[in-house]
Amino acid sequence: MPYKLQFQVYQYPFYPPLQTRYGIWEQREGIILRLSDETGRVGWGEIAPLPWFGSETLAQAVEYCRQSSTEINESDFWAIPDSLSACQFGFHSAWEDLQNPSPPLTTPAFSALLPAGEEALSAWHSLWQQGYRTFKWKIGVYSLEQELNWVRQLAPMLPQDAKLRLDANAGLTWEGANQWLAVCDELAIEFLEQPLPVNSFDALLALSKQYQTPLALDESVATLTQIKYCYDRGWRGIFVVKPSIVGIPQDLREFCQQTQIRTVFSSVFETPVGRKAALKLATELSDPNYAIGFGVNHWLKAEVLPQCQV
Ligand SMILES: O=C(O)CCC(=O)c1ccccc1C(=O)O
Ligand SMILES: [Mg+2]
Repeated sequence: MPYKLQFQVYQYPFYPPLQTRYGIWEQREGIILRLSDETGRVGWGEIAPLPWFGSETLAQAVEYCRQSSTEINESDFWAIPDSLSACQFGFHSAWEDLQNPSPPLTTPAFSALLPAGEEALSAWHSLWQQGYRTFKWKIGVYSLEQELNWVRQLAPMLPQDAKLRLDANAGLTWEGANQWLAVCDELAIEFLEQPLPVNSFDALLALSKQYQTPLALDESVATLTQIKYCYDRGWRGIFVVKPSIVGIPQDLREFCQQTQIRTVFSSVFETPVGRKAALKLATELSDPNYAIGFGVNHWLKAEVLPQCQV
């Protein structure tokens, strides 16, 4: 039975703009998909590319949607190339939603994304009051000296049962990573995400064996193809999974079940459409010992989110 495809490109601003090692990110752009079948069932999906992480660009995703026929079949969902991993996720999640639209029952706890730099020293407090117990702070944004100084203030001021994880977004040198990890061990940091660039796999593996603080790969494992590559080369630390760019959800389920990898699921600032699909997968597959990185809604204003009406 064929499905009817409709899609709409969206964009919305962050409030405030988001600062990471890659610079300032002002707005999110993506595509909302709507599938329907002849019996009247409807499924929603979202393509939320993250090109600097290695997914396709928005333009490539739009091109793929445009050249798709408005009548598509199940076999088309499986034929989306691995180079379009955000499209794979968007189409498959729309198709899964059409077949079974129920939301996840109980989602794991969320980690709240703090602002980079000194602002984190005050920003955690209202997030704590909102109920967050795990916080993530971006590093590699300011100088090493400044950031080490701030983290030595931040970690001890958090309540006893709070956890703090750090994300370097591939921005440290070998020496910098060693300096950071020595401090992470001292401060009992929950884990350090992607200290070194994607092309430094051997160095990342070596680092992961030298310190108590666990390491998580993120940029290195943006897609399922990359997850498999790093697993085959011996990575047994944490894999950050960003469902929206990982590829086909069913393939990820099968890989996780076969290998029992340790995963921490993470948002890419999807709209509620992509978020629902990502949370469903996170509820099924994320390691229960770690909060998932979906505490990001304080960076968005509900009023500007796109309405799901294609
Ligand atoms: O995972 C989280 O805790 C929050 C989301 C996050 O940090 C993120 C969001 C968009 C793009 C990249 C990243 C990242 O983990 O590097
Ligand atoms: Mg990260």
